[in-house]
This record gives sequence, C-alpha cells and structure tokens, in this order.
Amino acid sequence: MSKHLLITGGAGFIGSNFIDYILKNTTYSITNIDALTYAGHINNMKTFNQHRNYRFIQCDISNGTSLKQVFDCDYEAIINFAAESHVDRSIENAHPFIHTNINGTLNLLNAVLAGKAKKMIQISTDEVYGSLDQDSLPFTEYSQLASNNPYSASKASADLFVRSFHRTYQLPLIITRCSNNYGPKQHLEKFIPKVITNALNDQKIPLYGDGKHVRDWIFVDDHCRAIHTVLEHGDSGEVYNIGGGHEWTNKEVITLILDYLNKDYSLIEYVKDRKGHDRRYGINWGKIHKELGWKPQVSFREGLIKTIEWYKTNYSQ
Ligand SMILES: NC(=O)c1ccc[n+]([C@@H]2O[C@H](COP(=O)([O-])OP(=O)(O)OC[C@H]3O[C@@H](n4cnc5c(N)ncnc54)[C@H](O)[C@@H]3O)[C@@H](O)[C@H]2O)c1
Ligand SMILES: Cc1cn([C@H]2C[C@H](O)[C@@H](COP(=O)(O)OP(=O)(O)O[C@H]3O[C@H](CO)[C@@H](O)[C@H](O)[C@H]3O)O2)c(=O)[nH]c1=O
Repeated sequence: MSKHLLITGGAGFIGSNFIDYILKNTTYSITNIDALTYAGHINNMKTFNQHRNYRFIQCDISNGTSLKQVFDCDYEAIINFAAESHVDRSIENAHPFIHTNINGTLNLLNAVLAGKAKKMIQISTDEVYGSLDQDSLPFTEYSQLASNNPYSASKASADLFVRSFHRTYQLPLIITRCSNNYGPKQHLEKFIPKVITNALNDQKIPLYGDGKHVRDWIFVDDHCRAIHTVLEHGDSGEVYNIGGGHEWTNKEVITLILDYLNKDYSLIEYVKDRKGHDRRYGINWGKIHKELGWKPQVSFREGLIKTIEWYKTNYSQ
C-alpha cells in the first residue's frame, strides 16, 4: 500500500498544481479535501480526478464535525493549502479569513494531536513578514512577523498556532513561507491572471497606486517541488522560506505581458491604491537551498510565457 497524503484546498491554484506534481512524480495516494468556495473549481481537478491513487471529499476544514469523516485511514502527512487567500477580500471582510485560516488550521492541528496524521506542513506566506523598504535585505526565517493586512494577520496567527503545537506537544510540524506564485489555474482575481485575461480581451488593466510595488515571483511548479522537498527532508519545527528570486514592480510585470501579447500600454489604468498596500516582498531562500538542496529552476520569462499560453487556451473569449 502506498503512503497517503491529506491535501487541503486541492481545488485551488497551488493545491491542484501540487496534486498534479505528486501524482506524476511519486507513488503517494492522495485524499483532497476542499470546501469548493468561490476560489476552488472542479475544473482545476480535471487532470487528476480519475487517477487511481486519488479521491476527493468536499469538506470545510473549519467545521470540526465534517472534518471527522476524512480521517478513515492513516495519513503520512497533512499538507494544508486551504485558505482564504485574497488580500483585497480580507480588507472588505476579515471574518472568513478567521474561520478558515485560523480555526481551520487549529482543527487540523488537533487532528495531528489526536494521532490522525504523522506530521503536518502548513503552507504559509512571505506576507507574514510585512513590507520591505527598497534597500532592505530580503526576508529570512528570522525576520519578525509584522502583518499589515487581515489576510496576512490570519496566516501569521495560524503560523503561531503551528509553532505553539510543536512547542507544547512536540508535534512534527513544519511551516513553509513562499513568495508570490504564478502559473496555470490561478484565480482571475489575482494580479497576473487578471493582467493576462484583461489584455487578451482588450479590457483596462487596473494598476494600484503608482505601480512601483515589488513582488518576488515564483513559478508554481518550483513551489510544488519545494514543498515535496520539505515533505521528504524537512526538519520538524522548522520554517522554510521559498522564493523565486525574481523581484519585479507591478508596472514591469504588466509591460512584459503586454509586450508578449503585442498589446498597447494604453490598456493600463492607474487606480486608487490598496489600503495598507505592502511596498515590497523579497525572500531569502538560502536556508532551504543550503539544508535541503532546493532552488528555483524556472526563469520568469519562461514561466510567464507558459502561464500566458495556458490562459490563452483556457480563458480568452
Ligand atoms: N498564491 C500565492 O501566491 C501564495 C503564496 C504563498 C502562500 N500561499 C498560500 O498557499 C495556499 C494556497 O493558495 P492559493 O493561491 O492556491 O489559494 P486559492 O484561493 O487559489 O485556493 C484555496 C483553496 O482552499 C479552498 N478553501 C477555502 N476555504 C476552505 C475551507 N474552509 N475548507 C476547505 N477548503 C477551503 C478553496 O475552495 C480553494 O480551493 C494558501 O494557504 C495561501 O495562503 C499562496
Ligand atoms: C489584483 C490586483 C493587484 N494589484 C497589485 C497588488 C500587489 O502589489 C500585486 C499582486 O497582487 P495580488 O495578486 O492580489 O497578490 P498579493 O497581494 O501580493 O498576495 C499574493 O501573494 C501572497 C504571497 O506574497 C499570497 O500569500 C497571497 O495569497 C497572494 O494573493 O499587484 C494591482 O495593481 N491590480 C490588481 O488588480
């Protein structure tokens, strides 16, 4: 019998790419649980729905009673992708972020405490470190937690619960903190998919504030490979930063996409800035490289072309 992983949020962007990756590259069996919120889509699961080592259970991780049904076998690990993930939505209403990102994570930690899984990896974010100045060094695992928006506050809170369960109960728990992902299957509300699909449809592209905010972009396959590395070789109680090493301003990203699609820059529309908008994220991924041998492999240009071509095939009108 192959070892079994419990993946949460596998109908979303990164979770569904991770399931693809694991089923293609390992012999693990997978149970995927997802509440199928607005962000989760059955189409994202099309590529593996019929795989013999895979099953899907619709389940809300913040509902402890519903969660019980999924613990009908021994899990090697829980990998928790499930989350409310969009910053703009968290600024409008933080409650769903508390339900899923904090209560949901706590339910999963209690399941590990009850012996339902051997370990858990919490998929966190570089946003918990707050914002960098232009001249600051990228975030390390020792940077202080300094969340600036409700999404990030909920993820930092979950991270602290994970840390506390490791310290209090000596549970084998690991946290990964990754920078901005891009690639196939990302929801259209996120920046890169929105830029690509608006450009393809000759619609205006909203650029927040002065457009000089910086993100450290990583192709989703590189992130999936990093999580797999942590699953196999990561040390209990550790935090691993994961980054792409590609820092670009939002304006630069838009122009790269418009150039590739041969579209006019007049599509760019400067709009009101996001409240509390973090100026810059940048990740130092030296620890995972030095200790576990991982590094990003996909150049920004290569990843962006793959992503644009995927949206051209799947979304243009
Ligand atoms: N996208 C990024 O750039 C990025 C970077 C670093 C970390 N992360 C983290 O990675 C994880 C996945 O992010 P994503 O971009 O794929 O998000 P996403 O919004 O695309 O997917 C989230 C998935 O979780 C599911 N979900 C939401 N609430 C749930 C609940 N209560 N119970 C069960 N399922 C629920 C949704 O239906 C959806 O399928 C998140 O934890 C996010 O914080 C994302
Ligand atoms: C949606 C949108 C965004 N933006 C800007 C805001 C940000 O500076 C940048 C990227 O925005 P978003 O795609 O919302 O991503 P961001 O806020 O950085 O957060 C992402 O990256 C985080 C990791 O850094 C993840 O934890 C989050 O789940 C993920 O959503 O683009 C625009 O200028 N216009 C837009 O329409």
